[in-house]
Amino acid sequence: MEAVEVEGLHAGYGATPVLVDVNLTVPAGEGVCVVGENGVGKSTLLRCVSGLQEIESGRITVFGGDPGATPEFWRAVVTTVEPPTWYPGLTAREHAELVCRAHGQDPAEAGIDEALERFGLAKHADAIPPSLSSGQKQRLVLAIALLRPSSLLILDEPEQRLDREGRADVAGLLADYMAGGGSLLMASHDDDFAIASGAAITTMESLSAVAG
Ligand SMILES: Nc1ncnc2c1ncn2[C@@H]1O[C@H](COP(=O)(O)OP(=O)(O)OP(=O)(O)O)[C@@H](O)[C@H]1O
Repeated sequence: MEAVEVEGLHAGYGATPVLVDVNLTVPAGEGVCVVGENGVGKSTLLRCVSGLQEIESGRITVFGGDPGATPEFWRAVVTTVEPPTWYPGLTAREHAELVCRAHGQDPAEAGIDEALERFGLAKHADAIPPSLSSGQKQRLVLAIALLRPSSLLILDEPEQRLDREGRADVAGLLADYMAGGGSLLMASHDDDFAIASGAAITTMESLSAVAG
């Protein structure tokens, strides 16, 4: 079964079409990185595949089912398309614990401290996320995304705000995720990052009969 199949997708905002006859396949256990200039519709496509935006016509399936509407979907899929929401007064570690608990993991055994260490956040584990820098917040989002069990990551510009070392680390972790059977759909402006992750690069234009 494919992780993601998009056929003849049309979507936009009001009367403005953004996605026009878009077709895309992400095979299970593989990664696709969509590239293209600002405003070409990458985030819109990721929002549609995440079930966060209504489509006008066409068909999207994620592991054979409709995106977004079921607990099964949200158990299988992690998406960072929406900006993160932080719970007031909960520390970085407590956010990780909360996500682990929600997904049936014992926080004591989920490797939270190792994950925070891997993302350079060990010293910030007891800070509340709003007090972190923008790059540290992005590291926390990705650390938590990779900590909980999932089958598909939908990541919008995961390299954003990361320093060079952080980009290399995250690309390596995404490669590991796919080596372990996970699937990846992401948008990026960094071809080197995408190549390092092992995702296949495709332009937005190539997915569509008419883009923009
Ligand atoms: N909430 C919205 N309401 C109206 N128009 C929107 C909305 N979000 C995006 N758009 C428009 O849809 C088009 C595609 O935007 P989208 O964010 O999908 O592009 P993108 O390829 O992800 O861009 P970037 O590389 O800048 O992240 C743009 O022209 C944008 O102005």
